Amino acid sequence: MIEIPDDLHFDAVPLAFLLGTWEGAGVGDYPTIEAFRFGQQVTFGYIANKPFLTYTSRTWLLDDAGERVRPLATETGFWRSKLDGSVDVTLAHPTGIVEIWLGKVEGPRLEMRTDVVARTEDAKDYTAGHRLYGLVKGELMYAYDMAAMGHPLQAHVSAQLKRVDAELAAE
Ligand code: HEM
Repeated sequence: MIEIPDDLHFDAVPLAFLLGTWEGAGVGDYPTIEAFRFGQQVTFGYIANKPFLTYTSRTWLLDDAGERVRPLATETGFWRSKLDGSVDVTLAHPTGIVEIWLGKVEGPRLEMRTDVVARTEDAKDYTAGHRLYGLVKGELMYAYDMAAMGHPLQAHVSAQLKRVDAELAAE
């Protein structure tokens, strides 16, 4: 486990297990597309004494050798918690989608669902999401289910990430 930084706002403490930069790989699928493998880099940061974490994720399509072929999805936003474990997250996607997520963090496990999804005129037909994050033996695992393209909530991507930085300092 990481040490909780002294200048991390107390409201953000339940999310502290996410802090840092993580890298790894995952798999993706959906009824309307071909299955794929991707690489991912995720960074959770914080600003001294502010009650939220900053968040950015970048992904790349991987070939069979595990080499990056081209960028895939990226997303960015803010993660907020309260000491009772309630969580809300705002996320923006370059595909014309913004979301508000509501959930609960219990120890190193976080489950959340979309409360609100808004889309631009040309965004894909995406209506809801569910995400589960968990720290298992020091690795960050997550699974993301989505309802999209007329299909009910089901698996889209999941990944397993290792922490790659040692230093945790306010941005
Ligand atoms: C690790 C994160 C993600 C990766 C690597 C990923 C990758 C992909 C890939 C490769 C496709 C198929 C080809 C394409 O349209 O580019 C796809 C389709 C799609 N993804 Fe994702 N995605 C991710 C996260 C998301 C998120 C967060 C959303 C919603 C906010 C989303 C919504 C969709 C939709 C709606 C489709 C379209 C399916 C279709 O056109 O039939 N994806 N994704």
